[in-house]
Amino acid sequence: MYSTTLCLPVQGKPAERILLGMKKTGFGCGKYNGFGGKIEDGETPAAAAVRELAEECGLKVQESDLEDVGKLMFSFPDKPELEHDVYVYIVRNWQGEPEETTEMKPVWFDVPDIPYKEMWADDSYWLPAVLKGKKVTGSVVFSEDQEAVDYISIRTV
Ligand SMILES: CNc1ncnc2c1ncn2[C@@H]1O[C@H](COP(=O)(O)OP(=O)(O)OP(=O)(O)O)[C@@H](O)[C@H]1O
Repeated sequence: MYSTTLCLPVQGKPAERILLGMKKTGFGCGKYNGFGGKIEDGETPAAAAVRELAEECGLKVQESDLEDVGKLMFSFPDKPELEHDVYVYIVRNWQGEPEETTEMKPVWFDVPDIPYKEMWADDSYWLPAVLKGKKVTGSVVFSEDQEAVDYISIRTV
């Protein structure tokens, strides 16, 4: 079990546009997602979120720019080593311009055009609520192909 962060840069409140990245390597390769990754030993979730956002798309934020919008747990009964949780943040203020990196190609989407079919299957269950200003907590169990959602429980606050 490991912990990760996921940062979602948005414009507008409620959100009108979102920056997603096409992941080019590793877990989730070929999918659009927010920016984030594993929290390192001794690192806080907020520090990891700031670091990963800069590493993956070049946007610089302060920890005070992170809006905590929830926590989710992902489990994969057929691959227990993939089990992880994710601290999800929205950011509305940053410095710099999105740039393509070896890990991610950033693309802006209008919220009605978010490409859910090219994203993790859980995203369509909770991202719309987050973009409307809600906080989410919950857990997702993936099927044996690690792609489809077998069970999902999301609570919005
Ligand atoms: C299963 N359903 C999922 N739905 C939505 N988002 C998911 C996710 N599963 C993982 N994520 C996110 O994907 C990012 C990369 O994670 P991950 O590849 O593990 O991290 P990191 O970049 O450090 O490692 P690699 O160098 O690629 O191995 C990280 O933000 C993580 O929260």
